[in-house]
Amino acid sequence: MEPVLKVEGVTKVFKTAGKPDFKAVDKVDFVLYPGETLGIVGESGSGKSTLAKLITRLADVTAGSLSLCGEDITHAKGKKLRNAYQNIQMVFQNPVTSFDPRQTLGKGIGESLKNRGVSGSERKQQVLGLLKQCGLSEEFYNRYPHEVSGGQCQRAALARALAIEPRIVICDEATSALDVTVQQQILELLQEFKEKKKLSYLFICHNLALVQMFCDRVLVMKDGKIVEQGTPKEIIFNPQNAYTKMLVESVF
Ligand SMILES: Nc1ncnc2c1ncn2[C@@H]1O[C@H](COP(=O)(O)OP(=O)(O)OP(=O)(O)O)[C@@H](O)[C@H]1O
Repeated sequence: MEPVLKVEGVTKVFKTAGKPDFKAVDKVDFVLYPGETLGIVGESGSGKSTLAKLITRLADVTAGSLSLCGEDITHAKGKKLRNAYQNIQMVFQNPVTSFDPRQTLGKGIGESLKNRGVSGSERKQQVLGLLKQCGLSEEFYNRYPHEVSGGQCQRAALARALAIEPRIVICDEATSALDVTVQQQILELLQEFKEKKKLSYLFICHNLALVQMFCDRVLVMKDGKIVEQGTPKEIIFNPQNAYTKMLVESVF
């Protein structure tokens, strides 16, 4: 099976005046297959979010290459980059701040459809359909981000991510700010979409218990490097690397 995402030797060095260069991501290699959920775990500062930013091209790699659906996007710009963005979407930890506070959820979710030239009435119908799929009634269309709960806002963020029918959704601590029951509901929704829409997920998460429940495979990151990878069962019950062992012991 062809991977939807191929990350090869990806490295990011931050240069700050007056300070030594800092390697936040160091020669990372992995592939993501269609319909797969790949967890990325590691302590704070291990480079998980930087890696996500490189993959979504919010930051440029210092070295290495990125291939999305068979196409090299390492240095993609302009139209090629916009096309790549149609295959990949992100859902962040804090859904409220990920929406423009001056825009209704309906407008925010419809933004990418508007950019694709979908007309006003058609766009509204599609957004209402997306809200429904994410368990939100029509009334949420006209609500502002500060007028809904964190869980409802995360459902809306998911609707926005799904609007352009991506192949990959990167969830960066997407359920971390939610309480346990709401977290469970969002995970169930993600699982439902994974099956229905054949999505692949990169699931960046601190919580190994969630990773165990939700992921097919896990990468463990430390100091910008992948130190171990395997199924959640392998990582949790038979960790090989000393750092992974410590990570597991600190949770279970
Ligand atoms: N723009 C930047 N300039 C300099 N250093 C940066 C920059 N962005 C991130 N870093 C550093 O790179 C390292 C990795 O950060 P990153 O946010 O990727 O970690 P993380 O694993 O996602 O952490 P967390 O789980 O806390 O979100 C950190 O030491 C961070 O301070």
